[in-house]
Amino acid sequence: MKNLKDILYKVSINQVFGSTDVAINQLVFDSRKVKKNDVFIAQKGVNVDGHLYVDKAISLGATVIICEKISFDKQEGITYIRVNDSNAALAIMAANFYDNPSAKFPVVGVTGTNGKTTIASLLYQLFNKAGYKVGLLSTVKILVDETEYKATHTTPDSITINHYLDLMLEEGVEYCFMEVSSHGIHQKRTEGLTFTGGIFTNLSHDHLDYHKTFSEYRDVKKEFFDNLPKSAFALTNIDDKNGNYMLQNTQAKKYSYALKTVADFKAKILEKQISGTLISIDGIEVWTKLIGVFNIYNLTAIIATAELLGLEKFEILRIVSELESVSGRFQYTISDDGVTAIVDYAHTPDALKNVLETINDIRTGNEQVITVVGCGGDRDKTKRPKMAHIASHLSNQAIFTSDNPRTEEPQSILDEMELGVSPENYKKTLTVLDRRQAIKTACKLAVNGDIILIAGKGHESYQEINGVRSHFNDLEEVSNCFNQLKNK
Ligand SMILES: CC(=O)N[C@H]1[C@@H](OP(=O)(O)OP(=O)(O)OC[C@H]2O[C@@H](n3ccc(=O)[nH]c3=O)[C@H](O)[C@@H]2O)O[C@H](CO)[C@@H](O)[C@@H]1O[C@H](C)C(=O)N[C@@H](C)C(=O)N[C@H](CCC(=O)O)C(=O)O
Ligand SMILES: Nc1ncnc2c1ncn2[C@@H]1O[C@H](COP(=O)(O)OP(=O)(O)OP(=O)(O)O)[C@@H](O)[C@H]1O
Ligand SMILES: N[C@H](CCC[C@H](N)C(=O)O)C(=O)O
Ligand SMILES: [Mg+2]
Repeated sequence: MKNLKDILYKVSINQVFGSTDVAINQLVFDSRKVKKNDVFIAQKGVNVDGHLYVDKAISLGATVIICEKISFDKQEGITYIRVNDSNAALAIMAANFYDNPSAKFPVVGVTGTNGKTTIASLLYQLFNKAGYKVGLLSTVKILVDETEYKATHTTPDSITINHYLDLMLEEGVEYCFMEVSSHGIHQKRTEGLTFTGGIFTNLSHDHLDYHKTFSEYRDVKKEFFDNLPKSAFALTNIDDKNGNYMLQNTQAKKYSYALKTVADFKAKILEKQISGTLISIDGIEVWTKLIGVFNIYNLTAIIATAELLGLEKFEILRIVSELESVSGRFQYTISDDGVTAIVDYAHTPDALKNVLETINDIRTGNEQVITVVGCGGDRDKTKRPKMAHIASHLSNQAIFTSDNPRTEEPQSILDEMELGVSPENYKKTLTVLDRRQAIKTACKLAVNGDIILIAGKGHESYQEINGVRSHFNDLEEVSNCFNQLKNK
């Protein structure tokens, strides 16, 4: 059992009532999960205020309460600690609770609007192929060496992060790559971690429901770099408008990567095909199975990171040519009738534009591009018309459909999307509320040579309607349609 006073190290404390010399069981921020001798951390949430559940937590056995305000009657025998910021306190206590695992092996964080999962997962693959035991914390899954765990967030809460980092150390993992989301930074989920390096991918429109303005969203991302230690490296995409800005106040050692601008790590695209891309990096030609300019940015970041972490250049480039695309990121299948279906997680205007431009770049010209796309409910509404405009403008046919409506009325999301379609593109659009039917419609419309893009859900294996998740996977659906059409 841990002692409370040991895990309070470095926590910014305002007031203490009761003893800090007490044995504690677990740290818990959800009153419903409290057990005997737990520490309950009351967080001001987005929906409710955790401070309302302090008495409930005590009734279930909590003996220590960490809170920002004491707006309730104090109970005998309970230790109350008032802090400035419960989220930050939780993050530091969680790191202390697990004996600061992030300080014991290299942990690299990837942040930016798009490309985090791709970069973190490919770094996992690369270091794995180089013979190391690796850990991954990503949107798609959590990996502790080869053992897989379910991911619920892009960046989990700080207790979960430290729990997995600790498990990684136990299993002899030598490097960990993790995604750092803007929600994660804002809610201080990554505070208290010692990063060996940070990577910035790019910044574009997303999550303006949560962060309200673009500058607030940008500055939250920047905080990650502001907090990196001197010993870390900070690697940025210097071709991105905000690439320099991100590193303005970091103490970490700065490095840049680019395809256009002069940079520490620079790549050039020599040839693009549907099966892959030929690139040149430091005068060495490398073939990669990855497709799209955006993926070459991702790859350049990966090569740079591997070098900064000390891997040998030729070894890195040899492995790069073996890397496989990440689940739900430009994954494709070709039907017996010669129709190509691409499943991609593009769920932001920028990502959708990139994917469609990539498709338009590699197509030969005569085929149709049919895009099936929707926008998530309870998420940034301002991206809806933009994504509809991009899909209709850059495809021959756009089919608007549902993508996790969550608690919203599915049709109203589609109505908001349609507002973005320009009059000249109206005739290229269709609305099919049910995603399964929308994919079927695309398959029926497509003929030999055509390309179907199914965007927004990538690897996801569910559709969430009215809070209920039912099994749904785009790649599975389109493969089924291809088979059904074949058997007709
Ligand atoms: C908007 C958001 O980020 N919400 C996160 C937040 O929840 P919340 O603020 O809504 O919590 P709340 O329901 O208001 O509750 C406040 C506090 O009271 C506690 N509580 C609540 C009820 C109760 O009975 N007892 C109790 O103690 C809760 O445990 C919590 O500590 O804190 C929770 C605990 O850490 C998170 O699970 C939750 O993520 C939700 C599920 C979520 O959907 N988050 C998404 C938006 C997210 O974080 N996404 C990013 C990726 C984005 C990207 O694509 O870049 C991610 O990193 O995954
Ligand atoms: N470097 C990039 N620049 C722009 N778009 C990208 C880039 N990398 C990937 N994409 C596009 O964005 C989609 C999401 O990619 P990925 O899952 O790697 O991003 P992410 O940052 O992890 O997203 P999330 O915020 O959901 O965790 C991909 O399917 C692809 O369409
Ligand atoms: N991490 C992102 C994923 C969005 C994926 C899309 N399919 C949706 O459900 O909106 C989010 O939670 O906003
Ligand atoms: Mg991700």
